[in-house]
Amino acid sequence: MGRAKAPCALIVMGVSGSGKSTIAAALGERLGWRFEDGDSFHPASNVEKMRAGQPLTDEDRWPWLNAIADEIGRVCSRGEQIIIACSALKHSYRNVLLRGRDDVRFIFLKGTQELIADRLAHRKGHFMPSGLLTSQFNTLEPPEASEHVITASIDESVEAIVDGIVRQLKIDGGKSRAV
Ligand SMILES: Nc1ncnc2c1ncn2[C@@H]1O[C@H](COP(=O)(O)OP(=O)(O)O)[C@@H](O)[C@H]1O
Ligand SMILES: O=C(O)[C@H](O)[C@@H](O)[C@H](O)[C@H](O)COP(=O)(O)O
Repeated sequence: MGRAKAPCALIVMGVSGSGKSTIAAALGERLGWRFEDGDSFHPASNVEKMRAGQPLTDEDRWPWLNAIADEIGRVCSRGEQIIIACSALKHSYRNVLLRGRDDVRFIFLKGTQELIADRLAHRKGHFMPSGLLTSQFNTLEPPEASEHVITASIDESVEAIVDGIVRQLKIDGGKSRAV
């Protein structure tokens, strides 16, 4: 089943360490779309909280999600495209990001806690402590089919994951044919 409109924004979602930034950046390169990391929309207080090992609450997350939704609105109204990496863990968070738009699509990066913990143990230079991974999984509400999500398994190479996503999006060189 297709959506009414070609997407102007793709949101690559999943728990910390699932590969959002890596896949979203590679997908941006492939499609020629601008990539933005959702982490850069967090207020400093959120980053400090996570750095200190505390999970964010819904109240911490609303302003962050709204700032990302504002950016999507700006980009789409200019007729441009964007790929954003954003955990978007709960259904209610995804609704805030969407604001009822039908030209935004989610790409869910799905993997086991074991694999992601292993990747986080090797990730360097990031504020997010791997100890928050259990809380991320506890908070995660995997998207349902009705959310028109593309789901990608993360136990493949970055290139293979991006290939699979592009095939499902039916986007070629930044031009969307049908979704
Ligand atoms: N498909 C993959 N195969 C191997 N390593 C990966 C893959 N995707 C991401 N990684 C690595 O896993 C770690 C977490 O990825 P990252 O993009 O930072 O995740 P997130 O943005 O979701 O927190 C990084 O060190 C990254 O290089
Ligand atoms: O909602 C949250 O709890 C955070 O946004 C979190 O999900 C996000 O993942 C962090 O910003 C860490 O950044 P990484 O996802 O890049 O590890």
